[in-house]
Amino acid sequence: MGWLQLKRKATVLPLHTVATTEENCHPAHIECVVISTAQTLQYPLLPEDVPDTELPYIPATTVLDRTLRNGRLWIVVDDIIYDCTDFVFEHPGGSTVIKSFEGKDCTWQFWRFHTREHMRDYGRALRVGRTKGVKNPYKEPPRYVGLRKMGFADDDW
Ligand code: HEM
Repeated sequence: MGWLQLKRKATVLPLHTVATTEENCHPAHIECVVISTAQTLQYPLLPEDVPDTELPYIPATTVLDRTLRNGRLWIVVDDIIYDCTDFVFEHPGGSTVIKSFEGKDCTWQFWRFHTREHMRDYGRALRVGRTKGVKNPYKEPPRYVGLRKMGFADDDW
């Protein structure tokens, strides 16, 4: 699993404030959120009862661009953007793995290590928006195929 050995040094700024301006908003996306200058972020970032489908749409170009997202550490799972800027320091799986997916999709990797309950209890409060077209840098390896099904396990072990 090449992505687990990733040694790329992430340049994550430990920003606790954001300075988003109207210019950062893509005019094609009317739902684009504007956060007022130097606002301290509080978790949950958006009310947890807002369904994923009603989260503000943030274009992939914003997710990919570090400046447009104000240096925030965003990752994408199932087309939902999670702000891990602060959470990364508390992540039980360590900070390196999250930093290595900054501005990227990591859906299949995420679901290899977490359950829906993990997402509900820890991830939901980190949601900042929904997006489309953010790429996962690694192709998902084929999943385990039962040996029995393939006819390689004739004996009864
Ligand atoms: C929304 C972002 C994330 C949240 C809320 C989150 C949450 C968690 C939680 C709650 C645990 C502890 C699980 C347990 O106690 O059983 C955990 C462990 C872990 N996470 Fe994450 N995680 C996030 C992102 C990621 C990403 C992007 C990766 C890698 C692709 C990752 C890899 C891991 C690993 C390797 C562990 C340790 C698993 C183990 O010890 O068995 N996490 N995470």
